[in-house]
Parts: sequence; structure tokens; C-alpha cells
Amino acid sequence: MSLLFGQFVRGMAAGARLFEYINMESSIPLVGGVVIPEDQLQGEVEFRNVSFTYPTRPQQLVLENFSIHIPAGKMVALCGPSGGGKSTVAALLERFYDVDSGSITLDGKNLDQLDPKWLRGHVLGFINQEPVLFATTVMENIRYGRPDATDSEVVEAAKLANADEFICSFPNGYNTVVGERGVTVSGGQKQRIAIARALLKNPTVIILDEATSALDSESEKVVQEALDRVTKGRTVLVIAHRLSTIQNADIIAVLAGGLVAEVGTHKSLKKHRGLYWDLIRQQQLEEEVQELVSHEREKAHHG
Ligand SMILES: Nc1ncnc2c1ncn2[C@@H]1O[C@H](COP(=O)(O)OP(=O)(O)OP(=O)(O)O)[C@@H](O)[C@H]1O
Repeated sequence: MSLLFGQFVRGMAAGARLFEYINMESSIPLVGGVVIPEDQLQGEVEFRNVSFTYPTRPQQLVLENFSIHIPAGKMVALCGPSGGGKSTVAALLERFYDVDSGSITLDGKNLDQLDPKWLRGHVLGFINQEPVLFATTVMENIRYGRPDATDSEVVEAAKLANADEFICSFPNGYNTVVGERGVTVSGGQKQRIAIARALLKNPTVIILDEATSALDSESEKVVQEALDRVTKGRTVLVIAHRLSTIQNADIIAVLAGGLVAEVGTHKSLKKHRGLYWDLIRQQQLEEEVQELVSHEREKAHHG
């Protein structure tokens, strides 16, 4: 009895916390608002003088007078030091939070007038290259992107994402269970599942949160190929962790201290020899050190 009592008390406390979250009211409505008709949707995004603090940390201004224009169909990459606010920009575009001042617009319409369900379900596709995979079949893991998608739509998305081939090589194909009790998938395969997931929505605007971990060059090529294919013709906001992948972006913005410190193309920013140039050199140095360390390790291992 005494043993069980401890468990009972812990269960009660955990349960109470759970219901506290379930019963919370969202300050941002989940549905309702304007929907832009599909034939008029262009996908032009603009942040104008946005200032933002997280509600839980009111003393820290994360974005201050942040402005950026993403023309329809173009790719804008955000890079910059860790903690500079890159992911926050993406969270604001998905309207997980409202801005404190300034505005975010989609095709000239303020985000807070638009229907959040439509915005998240039909307009924005979020590709997180380090996705959570659920302990279920590959089919269901991809379908998670749009629960009402048919099997053939899932397969179509997987093909575009360069994922169909490796999925078919699994023992049960699309019905193979992944995760702890199933087959393990490699980093590159995970990334392609993430791309297929996002593609199911046929999004107008893609937010691409890059993977932090590097892949070997062969899988990197396959993933990049899939990304190039799916981002073509769409508006893309890349949250870049590695600078090597964003050289072809139409616009690169360096985010530091909550605002755009530098903006331009890879070529113009390199020429400018400012923050972007520093970041490139820093990353090269880190890569060289890493290479040296692994080389030394190998030597020690064999010696
Ligand atoms: N949910 C949150 N609540 C409170 N503060 C947060 C939250 N998320 C991020 N922050 C803070 O906001 C600042 C900007 O964080 P953000 O994640 O946007 O930066 P980042 O440029 O994406 O960094 P990284 O490259 O490391 O991912 C950081 O100081 C961070 O601690």
C-alpha cells in the first residue's frame, strides 16, 4: 500500500498538470478569418518593423524593428549567430505568436486577419529536417502532413522527395514500422520523409528549418536534389544553420541581435567582407578543426 500510495500521488500531480494544459485557452484563435482564394494566392510575405518578445520572457526583446520582404516564388535565407532570432521569425510566420508591434503580411493581408487553420493547413509547409518520427508505418508518418491524403498521394509525395526508392527497399515497403520497435532510418532518409510530409499539403510558402547535422556527401546530394525540386516556384524561407547550402538563395539576410544586420546575395555579401564573411570563415575554421580531430583520432586508433 505504501509503495502504491507514492505512485498514486505522483500520478495525481502529473494528471493535474496535463489537464491544466489541455484546458488552456489559446490567445490566438484556431479558426476563423479571411481565406485568400486559391487562384489569387501568390505567396508574397513581408515582415515590416516587427518587434517581438516571448510572453514568458518579457524583458528580452528578441526581434527589434525586423523587416524583410520575400517576393512570391523567391528564396530568402536567414543566417546568423545562434540565438539571433531565426527560428522566432518562422514561428511568427506560422502565427504561433502575435507580434508586439509592426506587421506581417501575406499577399498584402495582415496575418492576424487570416484564418490560422487555413494558413497552417494549406499555405505554409514547414520542413523540419530533423523531424519526429512516430512509431508507426512510413505511410502514416508521411500522411501526418495532411491526414486526409490518400495512399497514392502519399506515394506521389514520397517520389518527389526522393524517398520512394528507399521506402520500397524496406521489408514491408510503405507498411514498414519505423522508430524504436521498427527499422531505423538514417539522417538523410529522415530528411526526405520530412520533405514528403510537407509536400502533401502542396504549400505555397515553404519554411525550411535546416538540419544541423551534416550528412555524407552522397546523401546530401540526394536530399538537396529533392529540396531543389520541391522548392521550385514556391516562396521559401530557409533557416540556415550551415552556410554552404544557401549560396543560391535569391536573398540572404544575416540576423544578429534581433535585426537584419546585412542583406544581399552570397556574392555581394562576400564582397562586403562584413558579418556574413566572418561567419563563412568561422564555419570553415570549425570544419577544418573537426577534420583534423577526426584524422588524429583515426591515426591514434590505427597506431
Ligand atoms: N519559446 C521561447 N520562450 C522564450 N524565449 C525563447 C523561446 N524560443 C527562443 N527564445 C529566445 O529567443 C532568442 C532567439 O532564439 P531563436 O531560437 O529564434 O534563435 P536562432 O537564431 O534560431 O538560434 P539557433 O541558430 O540556435 O537555432 C534566444 O535568446 C532564445 O533564448
